Amino acid sequence: MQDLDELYASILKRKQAPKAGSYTDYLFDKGLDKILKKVGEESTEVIVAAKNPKRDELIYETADLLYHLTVLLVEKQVSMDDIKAELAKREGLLSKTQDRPEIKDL
Ligand SMILES: N=c1c2ncn([C@@H]3O[C@H](COP(=O)(O)OP(=O)(O)OP(=O)(O)O)[C@@H](O)[C@H]3O)c2ncn1[C@@H]1O[C@H](COP(=O)(O)O)[C@@H](O)[C@H]1O
Repeated sequence: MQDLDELYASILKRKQAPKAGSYTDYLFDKGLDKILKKVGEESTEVIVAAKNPKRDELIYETADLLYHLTVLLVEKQVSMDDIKAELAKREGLLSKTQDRPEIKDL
C-alpha cells in the first residue's frame, strides 16, 4: 500500500539521487515539457475511462494521473503540504459559505 505522501517521498528521492533505469528519472531528465505532456495525456485517459463502464480502468488511469501530477509537483518544488494547506483553506471557506447561501449560489 502506498499513499500519496509516500509516493511523493519516493519521487523526491529519485530527483535527489537519480537511479539508472528509473522511469521517474527519465521524466526529470526530459524536463518540464515532457512532464506536462504526460499530465495532459493521462488527464485525457482518465476522462475516456470515466466514460467507460469499467471501474478498474478509471482506477488504473487515475493512479497514472496522480503519479504524473506528483512528478510535476516535485519538479516545480510544490510539496504535498502546500496542497493540503490549500485544501484546508477551502474547507474553512466552504463551511462559511454554507452559512451564506448568497455566496454559495455565485
Ligand atoms: N507510481 C508510479 C508509476 N505509475 C506509472 N508509472 C510509469 O509511468 C509510465 C507510463 O506509461 P506510458 O505507457 O504512459 O508511457 P511510456 O510509453 O512508457 O513512456 P513515454 O515515452 O510516454 O514517456 C510507465 O512506464 C509506468 O511504469 C510509474 N512509475 C513509477 N511510479 C512510482 O514512482 C516511484 C519511483 O519509481 P521509479 O520510476 O521506478 O524510480 C515508485 O514509488 C514507483 O512505484
